[in-house]
Amino acid sequence: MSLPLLTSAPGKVIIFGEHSAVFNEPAVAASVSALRTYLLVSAAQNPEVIELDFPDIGFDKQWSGEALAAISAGVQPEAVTDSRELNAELSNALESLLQPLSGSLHYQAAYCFLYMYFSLCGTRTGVKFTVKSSLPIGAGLGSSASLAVCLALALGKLGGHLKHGSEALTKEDLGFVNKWSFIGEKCIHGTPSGIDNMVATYGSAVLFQRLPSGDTKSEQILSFPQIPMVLTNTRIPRSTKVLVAGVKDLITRQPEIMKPILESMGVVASNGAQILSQLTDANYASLCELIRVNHGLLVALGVSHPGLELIKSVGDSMSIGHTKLTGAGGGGCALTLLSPGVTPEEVEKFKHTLESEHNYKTYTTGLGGPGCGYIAPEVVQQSFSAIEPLFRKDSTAADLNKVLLPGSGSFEWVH
Ligand SMILES: Nc1ncnc2c1ncn2[C@@H]1O[C@H](COP(=O)(O)OP(=O)(O)OP(=O)(O)O)[C@@H](O)[C@H]1O
Ligand SMILES: C[C@@](O)(CCO)CC(=O)[O-]
Ligand SMILES: [Mg+2]
Repeated sequence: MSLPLLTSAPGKVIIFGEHSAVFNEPAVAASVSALRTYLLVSAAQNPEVIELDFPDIGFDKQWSGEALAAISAGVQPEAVTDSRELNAELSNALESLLQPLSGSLHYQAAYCFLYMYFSLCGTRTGVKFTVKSSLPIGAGLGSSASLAVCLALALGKLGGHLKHGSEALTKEDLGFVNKWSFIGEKCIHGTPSGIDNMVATYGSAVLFQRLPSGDTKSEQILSFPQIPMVLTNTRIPRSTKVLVAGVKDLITRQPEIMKPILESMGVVASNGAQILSQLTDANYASLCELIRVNHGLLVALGVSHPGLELIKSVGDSMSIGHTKLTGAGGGGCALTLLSPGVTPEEVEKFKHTLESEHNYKTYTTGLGGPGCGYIAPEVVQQSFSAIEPLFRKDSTAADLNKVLLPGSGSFEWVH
């Protein structure tokens, strides 16, 4: 596969069922059309290394061909072809490269990259991977899954597992990306349900369920409505891995209490999906009620945060709508479903209060829209001098979207 390559995938909003999704309950999520991750794969200046340049998290790292070869010498090639569970042999072998990064955001990103790189491309050198995202990182909007999906698509092409040309992605291609991005998510947070990478792969909106067998069941919600909402980022950092582990621990300590809560969350998600597929003025109040109940159940799981409760409290006291944390919680983002009849001025006042008094950031983005995609290699080649500066540290989300956003940017994306 010749370079350069450019891939992209969206973030997501979980409407119902975060955390309970990990325990095989149904959940509903939609992609966020204007918040995406972009991956540029280009020739490295030094042909003897692979290089990661992840300016969003201040991470720039090179590994030599010898370091890669030493890892692969200890791992059986067939060990990495099982793409449902992480292979302990490969994970252990990678530890020598990852250990210096332990305890930082860099560790998770590097683990995800290296695991997928060894599995799909072996020890090839001379390649540089640069990632920029218009999503907030580690804030509940699926930044990790969108990164894993960008990598799965690019590495699938680079390693010769997916076609090299500029044909539309087939059902099989998307299945490959979904499967390998799930593995990438495993590196980042241990026991993902798979909902985030599924939405980042396929886009649109889904009713998703992980089954006890490890398979997943999903149904696209084709007529997903543009529900009026405000998305707010508290900017409080948190880690999905830590939060998911905390919930597991709570369930182990209090199974009789927590299991019914998870089941209840599953019913909220199934009923919510039904309402969303036929949303009317008449059933909108029920949707709002389910949002409120889902948040309450997440509070019981211990994954809210005073900073998230503040959004709910401001929204409730202004009678703006119904607020629920979204994603793993513990900080990060909440969504507020607006009440009928709320005026644009009232919404502005709500956003202004959160931004100016609490230094939060609010987002406006449509829901649904395309999943992963790539720009035809010859187009990336021709426009490389215009594209490459967008991947530098100082380029903003607005710069990225202006040029690269599928549908409205300067390039045609293949999906
Ligand atoms: N643009 C990026 N550049 C580099 N690393 C990234 C990027 N986006 C995500 N990551 C990796 O993903 C990690 C964040 O993943 P995490 O699952 O904790 O949060 P999230 O995916 O944003 O939220 P949630 O899982 O709740 O939706 C970061 O620590 C980093 O390792
Ligand atoms: C917390 C969680 O349910 C959603 C994170 O966006 C984890 C997962 O489903 O993988
Ligand atoms: Mg994540």
